[in-house]
Amino acid sequence: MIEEANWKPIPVGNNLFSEGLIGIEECTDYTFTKNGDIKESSTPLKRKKKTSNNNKKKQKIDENDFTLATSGNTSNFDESDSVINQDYTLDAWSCFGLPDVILRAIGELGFDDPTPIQSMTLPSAILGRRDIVGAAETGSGKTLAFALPILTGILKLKESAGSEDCKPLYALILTPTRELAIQVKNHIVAVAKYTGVNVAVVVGGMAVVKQERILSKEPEIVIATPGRLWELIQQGNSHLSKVDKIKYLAIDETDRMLEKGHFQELNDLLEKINFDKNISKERQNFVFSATLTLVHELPNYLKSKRSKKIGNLTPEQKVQKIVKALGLNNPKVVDITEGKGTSETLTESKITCSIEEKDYYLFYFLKMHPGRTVVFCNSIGCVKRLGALLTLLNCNPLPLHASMQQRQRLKNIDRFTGNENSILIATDVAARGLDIPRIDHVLHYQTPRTSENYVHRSGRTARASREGISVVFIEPTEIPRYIKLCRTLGKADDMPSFPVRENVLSAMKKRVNLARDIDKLQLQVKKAGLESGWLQKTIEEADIIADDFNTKYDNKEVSKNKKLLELKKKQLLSLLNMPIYPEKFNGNHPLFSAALSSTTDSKNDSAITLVKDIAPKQNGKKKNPRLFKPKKHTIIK
Ligand SMILES: Nc1ncnc2c1ncn2[C@@H]1O[C@H](COP(=O)(O)OP(=O)(O)OP(=O)(O)O)[C@@H](O)[C@H]1O
Repeated sequence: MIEEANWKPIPVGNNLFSEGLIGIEECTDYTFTKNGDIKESSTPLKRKKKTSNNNKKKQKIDENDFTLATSGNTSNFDESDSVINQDYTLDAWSCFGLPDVILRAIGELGFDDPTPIQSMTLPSAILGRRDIVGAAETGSGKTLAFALPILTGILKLKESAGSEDCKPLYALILTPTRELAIQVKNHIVAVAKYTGVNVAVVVGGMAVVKQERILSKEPEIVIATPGRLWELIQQGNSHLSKVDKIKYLAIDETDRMLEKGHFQELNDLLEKINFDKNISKERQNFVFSATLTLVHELPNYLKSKRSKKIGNLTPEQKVQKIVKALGLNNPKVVDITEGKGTSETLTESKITCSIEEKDYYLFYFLKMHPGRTVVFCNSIGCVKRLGALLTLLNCNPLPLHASMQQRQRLKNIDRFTGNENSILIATDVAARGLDIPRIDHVLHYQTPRTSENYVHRSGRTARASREGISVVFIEPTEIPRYIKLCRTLGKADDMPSFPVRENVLSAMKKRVNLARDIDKLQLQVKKAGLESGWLQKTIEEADIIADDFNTKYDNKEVSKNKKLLELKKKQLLSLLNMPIYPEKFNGNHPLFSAALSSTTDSKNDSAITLVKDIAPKQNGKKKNPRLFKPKKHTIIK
């Protein structure tokens, strides 16, 4: 809620004054009550309407997610349904100039107050019509910070345009991943419910014909990934050919999109939409990310050269580079990340171990701390290996990576969202923007390659003021990367070590080792089967007699492996069916009696509180990450 504001007049053409306009002022500076607290009101507050069914409705993720979403029609909007009559307390939103049809949807979503990034950008964006560069922590509501001004602007434009035969493409929203594009669409559709504005998604992995059909309905807002969008533009899609006349452009996760060599199509696209300077000057632009202003320290060897040309890029310089690259016009820059980008409600921790031990610690964490968990890996190969291992260990992991079919990717996200004890094993394709409610844990099975990835991965939990925990697994070769990320994020102290019970861990080891053996044997048997099948086929096709075929491929070795495989599978199954009691367990320890039973009601109470309990003790012997020389992982005896 804005407490004080400075207003500056904006020059407008004389012809507007003749139409009765007194003047327009831009809100240039303002203070707001922290966390958007509402000030005492003289009128009693109305009962707050709880989150609507709409919000609770299970999101259907299938082909329909790609289809054109037509929100309700404004003309059907009955004034008797107005915001006031709906009993919502939306006082905190009232100063932004949002139309009633949008306020009504915000009320139904249960968003009583704007988030800080929304409070700080909406006045300049809606009332001042300024370009916005916004950096705020993960899960802080950046999507609505650009979606609301875009929707408000489109409603005004539609009002003045009247009915035209050919509907304009008003806004383009670009995201780095398909899942994020679909999610942004769902988010916008929810707030555009009563506006009559049409929203469509254009992403790879979907039939081009189908996308052309959607675009033939001329949606006012298109949300897209750059690759597929550019492909359709080049094919001459008539609705997308209007892209150089859009009135609004939002680039979500901008720092990622502008990374060198990441999206060549984005450069081509920007060239096209900035081609006519007069038109592009009229466009309002939105640039958002949690890591927009995150800068990296130079390595020591470069610093020591004392070259004037080489210096640390400041956050301001980084923003300037983005502003220049995108051709923004005197943007309002709002950065509330304090140089880190992670949420205040995030608890951070680490596990240091050898590379071989990572699987033990991972299985330990998943078993001891049930909850909705994302395990991030640095490669598709790692996701596949962990997927196979955890499947053998009955953890039912759901993989997510770029070489999966789009339909399967969405299905796995849907399953993950629908089960509060599910495990998603993902590459960084899931790191940015995904807003899955109530993710309890983020595990970095491999230390992320960049600090940005750490921030975004960790940001899948602890969203919208909820608590969450992120644990980085570090093996010796990953230590330099860990130190760099601590430095970049300005961490004065080393992260606390995640507390682990050694006797439980050794019980886990047996199961993991057995599962690893089975995985290896399965691969051998499968490989032998494939080779034998291939040879058999070749022999048959060539119509030749191969005497030693059977001796080579159906030999004792293969059948021995098959028998061993069956035996080990049985062993593992019986081990997994047994409760994991620590060695010398007397059954009295409260943690074990709760966490080791097959029920999951001790959920999450442990992971966050365990670290919070132990962090002050570890901080007593503060270790600066720069000097950090981790030994074996800290173990609780
Ligand atoms: N004013 C609000 N009040 C309550 N919840 C909100 C509000 N605005 C947005 N949200 C919810 O907060 C969650 C996070 O929002 P959003 O996905 O926009 O975050 P973000 O800042 O873009 O995160 P990221 O950087 O990870 O992409 C969403 O579930 C959204 O519905």
